Amino acid sequence: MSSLIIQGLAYQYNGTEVISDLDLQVAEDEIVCLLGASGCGKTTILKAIAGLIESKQGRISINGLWVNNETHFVPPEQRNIGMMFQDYALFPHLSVADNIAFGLLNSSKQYKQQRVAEMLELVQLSGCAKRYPHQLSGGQQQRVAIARALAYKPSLLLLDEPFSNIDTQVRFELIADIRRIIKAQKVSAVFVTHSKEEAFAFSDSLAVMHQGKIVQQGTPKQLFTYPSSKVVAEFLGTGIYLTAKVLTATEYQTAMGVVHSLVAKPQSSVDGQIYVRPHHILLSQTGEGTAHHRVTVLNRRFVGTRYVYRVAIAEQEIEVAAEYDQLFDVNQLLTIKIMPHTVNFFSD
Ligand SMILES: Nc1ncnc2c1ncn2[C@@H]1O[C@H](COP(=O)(O)OP(=O)(O)OP(=O)(O)O)[C@@H](O)[C@H]1O
Repeated sequence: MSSLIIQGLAYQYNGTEVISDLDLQVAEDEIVCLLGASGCGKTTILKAIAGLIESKQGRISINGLWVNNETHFVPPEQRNIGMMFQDYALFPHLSVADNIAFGLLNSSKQYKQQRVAEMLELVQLSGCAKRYPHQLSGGQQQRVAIARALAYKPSLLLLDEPFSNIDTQVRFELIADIRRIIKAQKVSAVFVTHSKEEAFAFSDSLAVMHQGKIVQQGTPKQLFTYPSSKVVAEFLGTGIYLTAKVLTATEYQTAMGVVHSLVAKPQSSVDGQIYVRPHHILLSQTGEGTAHHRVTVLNRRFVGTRYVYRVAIAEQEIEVAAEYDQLFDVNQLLTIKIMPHTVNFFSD
């Protein structure tokens, strides 16, 4: 059974549609990430799932029960949903233990104590029960927030950019930790971010949003390797477009010669563009190849582990990264090669 089903959801703010005809499914124990640019409607979807807004179009089911459809609207407090937001949202005047116990209002004192101890152990903060939020680091506060959200065993967890206020140094450690905690509790989750790095690290499945719709859903690797549109290809990583003509199911004619695809894909159209990621492009000074493969270095940038070269080829300027130990000069003539890879072709 799916933990969450959204079918044909639409939502307007003051007559302006921000979500339209949106479908989403989250399987049991699955973490799905809604990924998309600022303003595309991610938080609005979380609000609709939580019941903070009521949609008049479409339906939402949580654990097999319709919570928002043509005839039904279940209020937020009856949806059994845990939430975690970017600004921690802990109660400053309550201790860590009392923050975690907050959602257990109707439980016995003994159960509360037992559950708080379990949660503190799970988030590795057993020694901090009596501290107050201001006595914790940002990462520790987020651990308390997840403990509080999970303490009353929610059917579904909603996370809205929970890592954006965390220092980049410790962010990915915290992401791995919170993922482990959620998986240990076997709870399904919807996670919202505009960072693809966070999405890759945290989720089982990605749903890329654009202009109020989900344009593609799949595992991070599926979406990265087989983006169904330019929007998804660009959102998941940098690259360059090359004008291309389809020759066969595995060969594409470009200004840099024939590019070979490792996966055969018959195309319905002949003219279009291929999207090439930097790690599929090789620069060298071998001087091999025809004119198609010669480029001139326009400038060079050091980016820490690599150099990025801006090169000119066939009236196009592109950026290509090269390993640290390969140093080329401005105006140097180089050979460029696009390595065989799974080619993404988009027709005109
Ligand atoms: N209460 C509101 N009244 C009117 N418009 C709103 C309201 N809340 C959000 N919007 C608009 O709806 C659109 C979607 O907003 P939403 O907050 O869902 O986007 P988001 O993808 O979560 O953005 P971000 O990544 O910046 O948080 C935006 O254009 C926003 O300006």
